[in-house]
Amino acid sequence: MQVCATRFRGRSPLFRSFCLRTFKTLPVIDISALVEDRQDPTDQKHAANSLHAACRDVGFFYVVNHGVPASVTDGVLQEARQWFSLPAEVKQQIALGPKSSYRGYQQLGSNVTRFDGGFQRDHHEAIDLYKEEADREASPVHGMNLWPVQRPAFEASLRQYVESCLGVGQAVMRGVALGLGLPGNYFESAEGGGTTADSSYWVMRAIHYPPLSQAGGRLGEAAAQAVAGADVERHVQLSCGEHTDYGLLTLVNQEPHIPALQVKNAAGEWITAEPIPGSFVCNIGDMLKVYTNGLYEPTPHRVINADPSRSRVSIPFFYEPAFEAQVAPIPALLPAGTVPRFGSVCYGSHLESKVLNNFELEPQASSVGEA
Ligand SMILES: O=C(O)CCC(=O)C(=O)O
Ligand SMILES: [Fe+2]
Repeated sequence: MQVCATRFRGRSPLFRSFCLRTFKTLPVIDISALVEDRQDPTDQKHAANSLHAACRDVGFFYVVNHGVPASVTDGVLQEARQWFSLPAEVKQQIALGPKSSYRGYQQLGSNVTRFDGGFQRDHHEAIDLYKEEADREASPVHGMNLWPVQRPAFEASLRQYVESCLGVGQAVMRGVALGLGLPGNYFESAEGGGTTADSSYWVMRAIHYPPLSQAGGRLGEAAAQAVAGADVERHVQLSCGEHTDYGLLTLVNQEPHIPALQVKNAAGEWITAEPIPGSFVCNIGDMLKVYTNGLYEPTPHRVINADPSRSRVSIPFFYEPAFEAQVAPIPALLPAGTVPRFGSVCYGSHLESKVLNNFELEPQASSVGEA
């Protein structure tokens, strides 16, 4: 601790952030003390301090001892794998589009990653689901989900998974609040945005990543360099292109057999988030950047399934603020006299602007498009 304090004395926050964000591994954090709010405050503070360091210095971390049984996390991945093996015309019965409020199934290549001057189609297929709220004013994303009813067991396991993830999200956010020196229920209070397991406008994606390799099982040259950890041109097709997430907190449940998720450090090196059985890989999104006035930064990440013989399934769950939450820098975190770097953002408007940009749903003419 002393070493760090000396090393950064008199240096700018930017210098500090650069030095610390050259991580080579992702921290693993035991959150058992946060899962039950009645746990020992010393243990809670320990977990909270680890979360604070991870959010500030990495933006990514694993959580373990989160209380969700393996039968739930493994079961939903197995069900997803079964569903994605159904014939295309069956999967299209729940096709996503403007009429379905961007909820439902998107076939391979419909999801895109945009960059200056164009976009690239991501090499995955997915089902997108959101919190369902019947009595809402119109919005492009409000509506009811297209659940994968063709396999009732999948729908049931997804619904159970949502309930479990809402609990984990709430526990982690309790730790994030404590780690910032705020009351544990800060983000649940009206002042902190009112994000509870009931009000969170959660988002969930069940994603199937077929092998990225071309005919003969070989990856393109640039994609192969990316697998080895290189930064590549944005037009190179990946399983999911480089991006950051939009909300508070993402929890990724990934299959154990393929290391595919990569996280970028401040030196431009890509660090693989190796699957750790029994863990969620967590990362922070834009809303925590605003709340902390930039102290926490969402970290860029991407996915590459380089295995020529096997596909990969993951189910990211996004624990988000309430749709109407107005998110702004938290006054108690601003040193006296500091001007906030960000104004107030409506989470729902931010989400809509991102979702409406995520798809190119018409048939594919070529793999690289013009924006
Ligand atoms: O599949 C993964 O491991 C991560 C997916 C992801 O980053 C996302 O959906 O935002
Ligand atoms: Fe992501």
